[in-house]
Amino acid sequence: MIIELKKVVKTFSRNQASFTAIKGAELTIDKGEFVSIIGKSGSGKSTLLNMMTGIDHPTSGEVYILDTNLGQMRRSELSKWRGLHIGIVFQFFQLLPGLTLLENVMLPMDFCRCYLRKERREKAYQLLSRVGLEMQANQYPSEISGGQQQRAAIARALANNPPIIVADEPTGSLDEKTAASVLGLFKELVAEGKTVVIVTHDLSIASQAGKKIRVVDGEVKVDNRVDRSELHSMEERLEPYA
Ligand SMILES: Nc1ncnc2c1ncn2[C@@H]1O[C@H](COP(=O)(O)OP(=O)(O)OP(=O)(O)O)[C@@H](O)[C@H]1O
Repeated sequence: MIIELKKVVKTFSRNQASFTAIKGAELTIDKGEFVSIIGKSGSGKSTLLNMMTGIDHPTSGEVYILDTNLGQMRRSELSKWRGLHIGIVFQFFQLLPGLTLLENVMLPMDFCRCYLRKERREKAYQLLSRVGLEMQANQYPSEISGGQQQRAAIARALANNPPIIVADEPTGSLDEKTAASVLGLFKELVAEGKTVVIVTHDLSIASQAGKKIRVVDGEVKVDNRVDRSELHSMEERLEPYA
């Protein structure tokens, strides 16, 4: 098991009232699993992801990643630990506009200092070429398409070779064809043994995950009952992009 949540509760204060966004989540994810998280807007998906990455702490309960209890780490320790163990991909890529793609991919390596300085550039090139962007390495994010930016963001998430990749709506701002190619990249990573967790509104993407998690009003349920018929028609739709 690579990720474990035990009785995780997250409560926010709102206008002097409290609101429980995650209600006692119990969850285990194994190494090499491809996991999707679905749920309506406001159901608690991003909050759950933030608990799973240590970006935010639960109000109560425990989160273990690779046998490390995140609640026992100091914030400063945690951000370095996260940089080494979890690669994060966002809907709107969040590449730094003033840096080239190569420099963007080098950033997490610079932050964690896990490779020698001279190795970082070479590794960043390798990662960009892995996602098909070697020719764009010296371009700026504004000079390339959304799909290319997301590929660069995935290369950046892979910079420190983390065992876990977490993505919040990674295809939400991409067209269907580009989304399918980004999904293909995630599948390759799973085939290589990485654990990939994706929050998505897209049922066709969710249905392809080995473990499907549904969040309903803060209740977290493992839900592998995507109908076969539903799945079949989705596969048909995706076939042209396979
Ligand atoms: N920092 C916060 N303070 C107060 N309430 C919050 C905070 N963060 C999230 N919430 C509330 O918790 C609930 C869950 O939010 P969350 O962003 O996790 O939902 P979501 O399922 O990711 O939604 P979406 O699909 O729209 O991104 C929402 O009602 C939201 O308003």
